[in-house]
Amino acid sequence: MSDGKSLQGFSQGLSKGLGPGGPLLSVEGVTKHYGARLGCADVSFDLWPGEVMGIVGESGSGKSTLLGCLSGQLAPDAGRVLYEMKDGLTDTAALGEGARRRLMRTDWAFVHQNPRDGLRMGVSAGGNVGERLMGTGAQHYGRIRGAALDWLGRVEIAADRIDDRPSAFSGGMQQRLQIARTLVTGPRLVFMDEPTGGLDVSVQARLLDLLRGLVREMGLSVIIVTHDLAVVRLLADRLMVMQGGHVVEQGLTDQVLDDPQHAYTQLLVASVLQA
Ligand SMILES: Nc1ncnc2c1ncn2[C@@H]1O[C@H](COP(=O)(O)OP(=O)(O)OP(=O)(O)O)[C@@H](O)[C@H]1O
Repeated sequence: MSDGKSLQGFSQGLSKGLGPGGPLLSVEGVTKHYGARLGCADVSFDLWPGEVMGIVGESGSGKSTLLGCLSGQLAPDAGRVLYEMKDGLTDTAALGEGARRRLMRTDWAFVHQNPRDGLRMGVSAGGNVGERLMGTGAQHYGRIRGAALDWLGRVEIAADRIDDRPSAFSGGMQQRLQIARTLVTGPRLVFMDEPTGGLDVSVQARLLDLLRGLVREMGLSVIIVTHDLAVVRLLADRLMVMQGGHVVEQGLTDQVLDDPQHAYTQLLVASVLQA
């Protein structure tokens, strides 16, 4: 069965039919265990087009598990992740393999904490960006190279580095290249896992600035996991705070950070203020 057919039959059966104007992603009761250990429990929220949702919490609170479940890399034990497709909100778990791969190549993107997980280290910088475009059907060499050059410029990598391999780049440059590779296809939804983690503070600040500009300019919807409250303060419209696999507080970022209600959030905010 072709991707198109499997998608069509699938969404006829499963879509909620909310159509345009509704959420881009709807998460319902997502729960994941590793044997007896809880990863995340009963997480529900809607993500709206153009919205940036931050997920914060200390190490082991379940952020990566939740991000894995949302992005289709982990199968939840319970709950559903619905994504707005042609025929309405569609259960991503029921997508055929081909349709899921196509979604990951076009509409969705993932920025990994370690750029090596998102780049092909043996391929040139231009090749890394062009390759993702080719995955969406682009074939014209001149146009692909032009788009790669354009994107290198947008992430502040000099044009004369286009034929260099990422292994010759600094950590910050590698992360910017990963972002170029991720965004060149114009995704609607971007998952980010600690995108500024492991970088020097000054490099982080520059990267955050760049990310903020691109997110706003492209009107991206983003789900970003971080343990760094400064990152969500700058990027996220809304915030979810996780502890022990549970969402203990959620709301508008400024509201949550300026007037935290849950004792754990109060502790998180206080620990940053003391640092
Ligand atoms: N592959 C796995 N096998 C067993 N337990 C796991 C596995 N991955 C995560 N866990 C457990 O699930 C819980 C949530 O972990 P998770 O990695 O999602 O937290 P996190 O908030 O992303 O942490 P970090 O910030 O350190 O990445 C933890 O108790 C962790 O030990």
